[in-house]
Amino acid sequence: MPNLHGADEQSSFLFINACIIIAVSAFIYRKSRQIEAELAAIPTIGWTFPPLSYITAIIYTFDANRLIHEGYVKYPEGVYKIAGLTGWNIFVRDKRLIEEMRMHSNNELSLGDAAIDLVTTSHTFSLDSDPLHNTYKRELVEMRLTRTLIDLVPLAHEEITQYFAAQEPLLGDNKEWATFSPLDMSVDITTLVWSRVLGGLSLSQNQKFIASFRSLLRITLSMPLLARCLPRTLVRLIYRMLFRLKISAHLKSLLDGKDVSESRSLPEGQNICSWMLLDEFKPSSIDVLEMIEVLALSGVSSLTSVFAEILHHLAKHRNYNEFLHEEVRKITRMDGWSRNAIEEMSFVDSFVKESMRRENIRSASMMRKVVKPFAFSNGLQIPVGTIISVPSRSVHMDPERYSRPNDFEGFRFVTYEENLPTTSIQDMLISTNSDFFVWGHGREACPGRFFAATVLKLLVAYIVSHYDVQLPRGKERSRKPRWIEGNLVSDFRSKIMLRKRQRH
Ligand code: HEM
Repeated sequence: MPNLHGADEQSSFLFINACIIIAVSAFIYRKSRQIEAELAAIPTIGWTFPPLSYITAIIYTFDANRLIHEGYVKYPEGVYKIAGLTGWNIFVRDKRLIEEMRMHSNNELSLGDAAIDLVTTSHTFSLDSDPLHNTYKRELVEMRLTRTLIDLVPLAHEEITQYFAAQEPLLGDNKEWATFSPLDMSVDITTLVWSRVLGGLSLSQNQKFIASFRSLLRITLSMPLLARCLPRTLVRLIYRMLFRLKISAHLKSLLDGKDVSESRSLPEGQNICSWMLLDEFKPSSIDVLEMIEVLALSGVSSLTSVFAEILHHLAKHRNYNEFLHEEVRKITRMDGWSRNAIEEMSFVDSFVKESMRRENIRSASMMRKVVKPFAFSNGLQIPVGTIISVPSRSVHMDPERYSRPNDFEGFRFVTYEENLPTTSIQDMLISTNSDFFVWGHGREACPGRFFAATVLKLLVAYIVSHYDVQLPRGKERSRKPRWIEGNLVSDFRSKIMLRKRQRH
């Protein structure tokens, strides 16, 4: 006899599930219509209403630059929106409105909350938006790391020297060119420099840690792709597990405080782990680990992809190398490889800044989630939960802000005073303003930019002093970067060539 009782149970189970699905869909539909109604005053690029807006969202995933730029050109005076897979992306291009965004506090427009939503933007990817952690993280990077740069530059120089010493079999004393992946080179060098800054010599010489961190950095750089294939929460979870598995074991002796007290009085003691462990704030080992994890994600991955892009520019625009070499030679002869020397290098500063302007690693900057009701002074209301940002890539390519923006002009930011090259404060690599957004802008602007800019300049200065760089023959035009949701996907296949510097 058929089990009627079981069939009844099954159909009521199906009925309840169907009701839940209908209720959730109705809620999502009502909510999205409500948000659309609230955003109706903002013009749209692509389709506005579902299901067609999902087509725009899919196009946006792979071709965000084009859509964002279309809005930038079409709505020169204001704000526009584009549908994304997880909600509306609102772009603000008007300088006055950007200033208003800049002036608002983190309690109203939050970078931390935007970062949690946008896990693909690895540079701002935070694992929590706890204000205490955020303040501490900023203090650690902006104040302590920046203040110690004077000690860190020689240590970073040592790590870079050791990296290239290990490449001697390839870059021996001959005229042969050796081929490298700029991204692999960048991953290897930033891993070494960052490990030294993070935990001192013992960490940068710990081969197991170096191998683990390197592989983690590669995963982080593939994050935009991963986050597109898997749900974001899952990506975050996988990443956290991998981090704990790969990294924490190697940091054990540091976190136990053994290496810290021994080296406290040496310049070697100037490292991030020591600062945290000896801090009055007394963070637990888990706190320290979390902070290291966030910094690796929020800064080191950006540093790595930017350096790979700069290497590509050094190879592509090799006519600059001789000028750069000359500047570095003159300055280091006087000041050695010191922080002062790095600061004096105006041509190097400008070259790095132009590379970052020309080859943005992402389309938008100053991403902020509206966490309290927010209105611009022109009356435009932005609902809570919406993410707003600045279309930075388009700003950097705007002919009204930069003459011949498509051209790479390595010394664009250098001016001359009494025939000597210099850079105005506003044009310096570390400056943020409403024409230059690679570091974000305002109170939340990247706190690691002083460190990052110094390391990038040091790397360029080192390379032009020791090596000639060029693109492999026939590859000058073939590079086609891939983008996911406005984030550059790092390309491990791209190549450059180096050889020991020949006398020119
Ligand atoms: C070339 C390399 C880098 C680039 C292009 C970059 C860019 C950025 C940008 C655009 C932001 C958001 C700012 C805003 O929206 O106003 C940011 C935030 C941040 N950056 Fe960087 N950054 C770099 C390197 C670093 C480094 C090396 C560190 C650490 C040592 C670092 C630490 C941070 C932190 C802690 C935040 C705040 C993140 C948060 O609150 O969640 N950055 N960075």
